[in-house]
Amino acid sequence: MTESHYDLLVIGSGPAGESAALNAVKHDQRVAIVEQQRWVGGACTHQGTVPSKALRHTVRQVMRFNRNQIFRDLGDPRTLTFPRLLTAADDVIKRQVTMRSKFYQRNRIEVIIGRAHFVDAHTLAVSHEGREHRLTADQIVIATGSRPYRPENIDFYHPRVYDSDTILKMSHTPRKILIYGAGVIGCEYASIFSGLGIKVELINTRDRLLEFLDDEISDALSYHLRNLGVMIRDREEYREVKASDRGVEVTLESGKRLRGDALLWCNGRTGNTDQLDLDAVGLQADHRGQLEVDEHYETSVEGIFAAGDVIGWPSLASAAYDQGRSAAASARGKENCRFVDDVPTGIYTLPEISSVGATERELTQARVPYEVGRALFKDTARAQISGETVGMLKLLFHVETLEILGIHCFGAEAAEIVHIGQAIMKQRGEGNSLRYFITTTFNYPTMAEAYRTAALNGINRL
Ligand SMILES: Cc1cc2nc3c(=O)[nH]c(=O)nc-3n(C[C@H](O)[C@H](O)[C@H](O)COP(=O)(O)OP(=O)(O)OC[C@H]3O[C@@H](n4cnc5c(N)ncnc54)[C@H](O)[C@@H]3O)c2cc1C
Ligand SMILES: NC(=O)c1ccc[n+]([C@@H]2O[C@H](COP(=O)([O-])OP(=O)(O)OC[C@H]3O[C@@H](n4cnc5c(N)ncnc54)[C@H](O)[C@@H]3O)[C@@H](O)[C@H]2O)c1
Repeated sequence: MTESHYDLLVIGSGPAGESAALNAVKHDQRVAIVEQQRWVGGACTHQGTVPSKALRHTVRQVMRFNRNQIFRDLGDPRTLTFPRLLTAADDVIKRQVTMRSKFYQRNRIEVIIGRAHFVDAHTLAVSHEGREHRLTADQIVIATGSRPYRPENIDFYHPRVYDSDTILKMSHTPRKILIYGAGVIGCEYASIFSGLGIKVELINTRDRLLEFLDDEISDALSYHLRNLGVMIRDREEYREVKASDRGVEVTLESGKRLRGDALLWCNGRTGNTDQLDLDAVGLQADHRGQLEVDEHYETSVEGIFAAGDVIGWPSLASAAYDQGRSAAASARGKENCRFVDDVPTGIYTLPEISSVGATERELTQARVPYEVGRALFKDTARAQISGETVGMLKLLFHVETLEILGIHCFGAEAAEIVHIGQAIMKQRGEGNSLRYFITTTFNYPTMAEAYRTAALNGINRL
């Protein structure tokens, strides 16, 4: 049995693992990353963020084509099959893998393919194709990510029952799809399928869609999904899922029976910790397979850190990159760590949604005196030119200090637009002020105009 020693070993090559490994190597540490899949990139590249965003982008292009009279004059409206759509994601995934593999190569980070489990707090056993070898390290970062949660009473091996991993292998185009779970994944896929012209029933276990959003934005999402033809069923729980050659039937606790050609299960994720032999180091995951860490991303075992989906909230690639970097930095000295707790929301539904800071509900509950400034995309020159007129930017600000407290946006490129305001919100003291948008000249026509309009709209209310 061979054995090699490293300063830092990282388990998992998703965003959290990649950034941990790169951070450590840039500080002259000897680093290896262990990945159980054949290719690096994690669920982020292969099953999560990247493929779903590539699918959505293509659907959006087809919708734009079909909407635009000039293109329509060139030919009939276009339709896409789901398998054809999937090829759009393949290209991006390949590029991502090539680029990420080069990061490791150039930085001399050893990529070890195999499944890692703990032997002790400084030793990992890695198994691959029936062989096992051991690696030792001063410190270890667990960045093993998450996978779809699968309740035991649903047959995920049935060819009509999918989760967000297996949907990427669906080889037919259903006429109607049932989506169970209206979290971020459910809402994003509801947009993709309805954009393709497929009938969608979206079963939501909660009172409204994406309850963590500002109410006005959540209402807008419900309205626009319904406008795309999505049937949203709020406050429903499943009792039974039956799949047969002819279709899938979901019986709800309310007694309703919903039928479709396929079911996409999108209700929750489980941390990938069950294969790690955590007992060997005295660690325990919670009932969702997640690990607890302190504000330095260290677990209860000294020298073992964790980052990304495996530690739970916010379970975003955006945060995972920063958490991984912070975990590796902490391993060299706690003072190097930045705890990631101010994460914007970027949701790639149709329309796109993005926000940062407090919602109206939160500010009201906290009795903060705030006012609202709004700008509708349809009133901006840029949106009129691009034809992307659905959307709104809403600024929440303190009535006395004019400090920006929350930014909520939906519509084309919302996830980009929100960053302009986020940069101002991050300024300290008087730097964070609504006045910035009134006293600064922006390019025209751009969506930054929406900030000026919203700021003036808000200030005029005072
Ligand atoms: C459909 C979908 C869409 C999403 N869209 C977005 C989005 O738009 N924006 C956003 O910010 N986030 C999005 N996310 C979330 C994002 O994908 C995750 O937050 C991110 O992938 C987490 O990164 P990670 O590094 O923690 O883990 P992962 O990307 O899950 O990578 C973990 C890696 O560890 C490996 N591994 C696990 N166990 C072992 C082991 N024992 N030995 C060796 N290797 C192991 C796995 O094979 C995997 O490659 C989406 C997720 C899904 C499912
Ligand atoms: N654009 C984006 O930012 C984006 C896109 C897609 C997914 N994501 C991330 O992916 C994650 C998963 O989203 P989702 O839509 O599947 O679900 P979700 O996180 O909204 O959860 C859905 C429901 O499942 C329950 N649940 C979650 N994990 C469970 C478990 N292991 N066991 C039992 N119940 C569980 C939750 O309590 C919740 O009621 C989110 O945390 C989200 O941040 C982000």
